Amino acid sequence: MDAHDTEVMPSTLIAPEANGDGHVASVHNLYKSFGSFQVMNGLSLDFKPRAITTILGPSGTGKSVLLKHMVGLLEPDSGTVNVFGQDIWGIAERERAQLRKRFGVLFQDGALFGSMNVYDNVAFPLRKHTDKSESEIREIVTYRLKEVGLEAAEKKAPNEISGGMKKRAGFARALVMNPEIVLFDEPDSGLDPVRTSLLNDVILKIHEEDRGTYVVVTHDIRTAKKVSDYVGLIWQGRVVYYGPAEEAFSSSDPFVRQFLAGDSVGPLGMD
Ligand SMILES: Nc1ncnc2c1ncn2[C@@H]1O[C@H](COP(=O)(O)OP(=O)(O)OP(=O)(O)O)[C@@H](O)[C@H]1O
Repeated sequence: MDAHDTEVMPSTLIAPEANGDGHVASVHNLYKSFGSFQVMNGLSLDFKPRAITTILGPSGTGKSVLLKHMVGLLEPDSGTVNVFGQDIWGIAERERAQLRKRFGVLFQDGALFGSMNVYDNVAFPLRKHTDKSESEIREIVTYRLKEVGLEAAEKKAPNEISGGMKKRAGFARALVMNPEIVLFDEPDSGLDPVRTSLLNDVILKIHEEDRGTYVVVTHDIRTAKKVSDYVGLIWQGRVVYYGPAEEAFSSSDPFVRQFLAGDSVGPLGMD
């Protein structure tokens, strides 16, 4: 068990070790291709500690691929990924695995195990990665389920709960290891506007308590407007705009204006 595992509640969140430049996570000049298809094309971005950064961009532009690089699931062809002051591809896989435990990831569909009920899904990382007792695990899981409003659903199977509940269960599971960085891959996909808004409220409330570094990939402008401290716009594997949210939403930058307006005319093409 590492030091991180010994700390549980948000009030005891460990201060993230920043990179030398004060950022807890940054990617620099990232290039990645799959076969002849160049997905990352010199992408650089610094993520502000304890802030919510939203990554916007057209479909297929490399947003999920960026998240996978950050958590060390994809290795760049060139460029660097720094988290917690370490170049994650300059260390051994064993050390990378340790770093991964300091991330929480909410996948698009919640990625719940169909054979386990909600409680066991949320308890899974604690049982796998820590030597906590079942009573300690119950305390943490109950706390997190309550936080996302699912305490009454703990015995339900994933196929017995709604899409919004699955996302919230996935969020609770992403939080149980008390992560310093939480990555959200389209938390709002497949949700109606009201459920999207409710999920965003939960994200904001928990961020307010935990003060983790959150990175949210979304297509939904309302989500971006509601939760972002900073906004990055990605196109063709590069950052074409980055700035504080209040500036982004009033920006005259042609990429941002086109994306926010959903306009077919502008610098963002179909490719
Ligand atoms: N493991 C892989 N092998 C081959 N191609 C891949 C792989 N992962 C991603 N790609 C391709 O890289 C491109 C970018 O994918 P990515 O999932 O990052 O897009 P995205 O911006 O998240 O899109 P969306 O908003 O539609 O989810 C896509 O064309 C995708 O097909």
